Amino acid sequence: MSRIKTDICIIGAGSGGLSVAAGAAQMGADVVLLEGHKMGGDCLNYGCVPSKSLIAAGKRAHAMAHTGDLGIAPVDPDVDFAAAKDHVDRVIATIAPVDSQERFESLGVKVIRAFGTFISPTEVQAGDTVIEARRFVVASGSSPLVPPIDGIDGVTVHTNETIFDLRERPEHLIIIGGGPIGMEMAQAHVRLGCKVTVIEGSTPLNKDDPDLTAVVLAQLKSEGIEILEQAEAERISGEGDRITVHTAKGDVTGSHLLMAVGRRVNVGDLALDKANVKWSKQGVEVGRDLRSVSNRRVYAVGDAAGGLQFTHVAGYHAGVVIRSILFGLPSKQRTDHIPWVTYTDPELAQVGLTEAQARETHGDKLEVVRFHYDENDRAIAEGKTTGFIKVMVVRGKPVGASIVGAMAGELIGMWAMAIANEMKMSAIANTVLPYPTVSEINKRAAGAYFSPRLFESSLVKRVVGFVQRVIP
Ligand SMILES: Cc1cc2nc3c(=O)[nH]c(=O)nc-3n(C[C@H](O)[C@H](O)[C@H](O)COP(=O)(O)OP(=O)(O)OC[C@H]3O[C@@H](n4cnc5c(N)ncnc54)[C@H](O)[C@@H]3O)c2cc1C
Ligand SMILES: NC(=O)c1ccc[n+]([C@@H]2O[C@H](COP(=O)([O-])OP(=O)(O)OC[C@H]3O[C@@H](n4cnc5c(N)ncnc54)[C@H](O)[C@@H]3O)[C@@H](O)[C@H]2O)c1
Repeated sequence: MSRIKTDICIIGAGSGGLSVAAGAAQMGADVVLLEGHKMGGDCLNYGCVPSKSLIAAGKRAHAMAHTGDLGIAPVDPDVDFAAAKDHVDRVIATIAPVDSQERFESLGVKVIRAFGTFISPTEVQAGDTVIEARRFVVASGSSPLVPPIDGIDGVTVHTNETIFDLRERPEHLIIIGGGPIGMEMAQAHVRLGCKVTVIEGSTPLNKDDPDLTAVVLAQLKSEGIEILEQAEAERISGEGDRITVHTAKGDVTGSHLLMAVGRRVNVGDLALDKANVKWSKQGVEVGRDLRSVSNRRVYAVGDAAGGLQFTHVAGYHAGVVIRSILFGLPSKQRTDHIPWVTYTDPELAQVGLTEAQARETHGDKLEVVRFHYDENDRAIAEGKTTGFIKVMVVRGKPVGASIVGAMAGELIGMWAMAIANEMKMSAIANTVLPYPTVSEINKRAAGAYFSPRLFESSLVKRVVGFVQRVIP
């Protein structure tokens, strides 16, 4: 058994762990990074990157068949499902060097390719090495949750860890779970020529505003995706390529099954009790400073920290803990300014409070302004007029924004900046944006906030009338 003493030991080389390692090592800390599986974690290998690559293939196929009224004849795309998967693999391979062991070693990080477990409050063992560190960062992420549904052991169940390896096109893909994974994968697969049924136990995409998800769901259904709502998967039967999922709303038989019912946080195998670190199924118990409530040497970032499960959140957490560990400065996470995007077509984007949350929090002080894509000149030119933005405003400041439509994920950035920096609606309204761009939707939404104040105000009219009379 060898021993290493270090400043920081990071457990997990996914989005969160890699961001902490890169930042800390480049600022002079001694860093040991443990990874028991693939460098890059879920996002690179089984999550964001492959899903967005497959979505891109589906989007291209859909565009060929749906050329709209632009004067181009639609064609029936000849989809080579295995070749679409080659595209997915190439994208992963192109990005992988950024997350690689070699790159991190070149930054001065000691990378150990083994699973780590705590053996005391100050030590972790990984393979035959014991690492004693001043600070630990648990960045062990999450894994697909596969619930013990009756009959599940009798059939092949795909998760996000296996679905991207499937090279033959599923004839009929059944997806259990209508969250972001389920809906993104449903649309990618239907566009690549599969029949798709989504079985959702409550309401699909239920973390977003229902006014907006209705637009996405209408599009998904129009593309042929069958969505069973309030239909919990109660039993599974079948064998080979005939799998039946039994629900109170009826049975669905298909050729392949994808489980997308949420995540299980990877905390159970870390022996956290030996380090006096409190944890639950949701993750390591941390305060807003992302430090364990029971062992101040231990921090948690990303999915392991038990909050929002996004790559950009893991990256944000890394900044919070680096500030604390490296500089000893007080550092706390916020969650009110975190955006997220579901990459369906149309995209669904959110930052801050939804309308319902804002109404509950701010009551009568809330004003909601809207603007529709079909009034945006660029969207009209592109034939992408489906969608709208809602901005929740309290005392002149945005507290939330919800967007459904083309490039919603790009548009939400401006509102994320405004909320993060407590900017006023006037900051958006005063910004001159290039014409014609879809981003003008943001400015027009801000304009919608000021229009009634300017155009429907008798005071403004009286002032203008007075000025016109007195100034020669
Ligand atoms: C299909 C899918 C699509 C997604 N799409 C998006 C998206 O578009 N945008 C977005 O923001 N988020 C997306 N996410 C979520 C995103 O992937 C996660 O939030 C993100 O990967 C979390 O990063 P992490 O560092 O916390 O954990 P992970 O990326 O899961 O990394 C944890 C790493 O720790 C390792 N590990 C675990 N235990 C140990 C141990 N004991 N010792 C050593 N190593 C260990 C694991 O092997 C893994 O490599 C998606 C997720 C999925 C499943
Ligand atoms: N674009 C993105 O940023 C993106 C994409 C994919 C995933 N993610 C992240 O990954 C997380 C996990 O995604 P997810 O979609 O797996 O989880 P989720 O928790 O968001 O959705 C799972 C859905 O499955 C349903 N469900 C649970 N048990 C069921 C059953 N027995 N039968 C039928 N339905 C059932 C739930 O009601 C829920 O709607 C997300 O919350 C998100 O943080 C992000």
